[in-house]
Amino acid sequence: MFYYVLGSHLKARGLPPLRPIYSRFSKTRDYWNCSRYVANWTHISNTVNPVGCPNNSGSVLRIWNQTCKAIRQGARQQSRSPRTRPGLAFVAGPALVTVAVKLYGNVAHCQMDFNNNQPFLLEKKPKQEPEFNWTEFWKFLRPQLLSLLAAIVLAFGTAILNIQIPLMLGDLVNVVARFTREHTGNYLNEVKGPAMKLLGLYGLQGILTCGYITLLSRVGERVAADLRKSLFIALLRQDVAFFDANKTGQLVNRLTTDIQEFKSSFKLVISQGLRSITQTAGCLVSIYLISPKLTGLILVVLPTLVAAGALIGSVLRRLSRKAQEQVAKATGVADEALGNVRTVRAFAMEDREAHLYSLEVEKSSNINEALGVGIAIFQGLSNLALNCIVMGTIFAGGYLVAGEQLSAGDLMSFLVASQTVQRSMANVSILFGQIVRGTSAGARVFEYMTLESTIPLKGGGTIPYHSLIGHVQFKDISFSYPTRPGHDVLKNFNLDLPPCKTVAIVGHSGGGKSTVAALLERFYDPCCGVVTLDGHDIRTLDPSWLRRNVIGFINQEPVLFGTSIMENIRFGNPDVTDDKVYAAAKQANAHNFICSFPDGYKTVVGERGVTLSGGQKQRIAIARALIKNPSILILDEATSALDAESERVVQEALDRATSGRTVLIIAHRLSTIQGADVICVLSNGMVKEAGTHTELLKKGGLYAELIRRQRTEGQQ
Ligand SMILES: Nc1ncnc2c1ncn2[C@@H]1O[C@H](COP(=O)(O)OP(=O)(O)OP(=O)(O)O)[C@@H](O)[C@H]1O
Repeated sequence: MFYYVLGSHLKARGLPPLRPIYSRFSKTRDYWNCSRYVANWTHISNTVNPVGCPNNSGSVLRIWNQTCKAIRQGARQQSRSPRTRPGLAFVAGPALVTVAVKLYGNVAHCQMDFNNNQPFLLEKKPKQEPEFNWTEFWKFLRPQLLSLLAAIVLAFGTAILNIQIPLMLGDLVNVVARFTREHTGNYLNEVKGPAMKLLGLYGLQGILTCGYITLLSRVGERVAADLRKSLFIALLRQDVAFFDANKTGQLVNRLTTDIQEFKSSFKLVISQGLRSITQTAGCLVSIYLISPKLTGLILVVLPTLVAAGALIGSVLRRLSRKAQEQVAKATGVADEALGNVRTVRAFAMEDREAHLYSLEVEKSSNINEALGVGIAIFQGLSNLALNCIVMGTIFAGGYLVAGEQLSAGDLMSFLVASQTVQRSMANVSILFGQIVRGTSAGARVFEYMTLESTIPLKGGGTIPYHSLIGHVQFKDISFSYPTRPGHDVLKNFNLDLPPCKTVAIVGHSGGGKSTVAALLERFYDPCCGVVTLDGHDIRTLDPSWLRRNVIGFINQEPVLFGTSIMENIRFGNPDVTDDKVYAAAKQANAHNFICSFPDGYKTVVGERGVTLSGGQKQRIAIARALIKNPSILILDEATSALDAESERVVQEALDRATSGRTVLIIAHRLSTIQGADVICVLSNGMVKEAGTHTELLKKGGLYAELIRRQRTEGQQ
């Protein structure tokens, strides 16, 4: 097939047909090039990635062009000595490696920029890449050290065998050659000994290959799974300010693509690096001593091998797709948790989310391990098959080389040894690029793992339930967001939330109302001043306890998780019974509409609750907040996104939910807060007015102005 395709290509380019060139090479004993191309093509089939590695297409094109170029040269320079060519390979090899490293380095650099979403061609000063953290890497590698060492020993053994095999082949061919020269004795009996030795060597090589790839795959998968879990936990631990500054997609990318890239590079560097360097050094020594002949027969068997490879490859590709789907599933869980980090934080559910993610990662790790075993078997078998081809060539070639002056054994040894050198050198060049890509991906992974949050998730005091009153005070608070340091949102802000009273904050949009709620939730700490709960600075209290047990938070656009209604309500308190869930749903005016669904509480709400109406989502969010029986309830514009009917139903639920609790209402629509015990008007980051609705109206200040404006807007 190769012969046919190459012939057509030469014809199309107006070059002489292949057969005369080949025969001229043969006549002049200058078919080193031809055998080299055959070896290259054999190498491609040998290194075909069963799951479709893009590098292979590059290799095919490269070797195709090399083949055509060299055949053209061969046609012009038939008289060149075959023994000068390996010398050229010595000179060209390192140069090619250098070029390859540069090219791969550039490719990796472009990819890094792309991952950072930076316009890398226009960017004058690209963002500094983080350094690779070897200490952190060692922490993950240490538990897998035994498997890794075993893999290294097996890979080393494979490399040693690869150096031995050409020499053993030479011995075998010498027996063949002697028989063809002398025609004495029984041919089969004589070749049996060395052939069996060689077969044993091939078998051992196959087993070692299978062994080290399986072990490396296990090490890679386990390190990658541990990295994913740790990075995810590290990300969930970060301050809310960290998520203000980083895009969720980029964070998820570190969990998926970067770890994948790092894992692949790690496996490749260990397996191929060790093997290639050992083989190159060993085979380079012997390659000068021998010369090649008789390789055309390989082409007869090659199509069958390619067909078998394609068959196994398709099975492995299916497995690979499954593995990718599972990785995407795990990414989906991570994406949702990180995208909804405020909700997770408000309910102190970091541990549960980490657990859910761990389960998905475990599944993906198992599929990938199975894929690794499949690839290992594939590579072991293909190695065995290719080596058998070489053996077959020697048997047939024995008859053909009889009578020639050149030792047939040396010829065969050179063929295999040169093939090994080429393969190893090609691998080394690929390897350098892989190291660049792998370490930069690893550096991005470790960067966030070592990042400490300023507000810890857990730790600090708690107030016993029976003595918790729910008295909140904001004292002389000044605050600006970490992402906008110069912009003061609150200045000398003071506010008192008496126990079991409802305090409403009103004011212009962007005045800092939601910021007050964020400070109470301890999403951020104030720059100056202090927030107290029953006289305790909340910075001394356990943030997890505060969010999980004390504060219930309902905002304008409640975010639900893509599971059942039951699980969504239980997010507020995973330990409660079903009856408590029903009671909370009834209190939130949600029970009736939930029961009207065919699946009732088992109804899956879709991603972020997309299958529910705004009012329904809001009532489930109220039930979710109520189920933890919070002492303090924050309602951040909880009804502002609803129509009149939904607002009435939700308001009814809220009125019920707020009784007996300290309530902070952040409101746009002033009609909803007229019954509040205290209304504060926030302007320029300070409380400008405070009092009841009637008192503030009488005063005729900012509040009266807001009411007047809203009435006018309502009439228009
Ligand atoms: N995460 C953030 N990072 C930086 N700045 C922020 C952040 N959140 C809000 N801001 C800014 O802080 C200021 C106050 O925002 P806040 O959301 O507290 O206002 P608000 O009174 O609740 O507004 P609205 O009534 O429109 O919801 C605004 O200028 C806003 O742009």
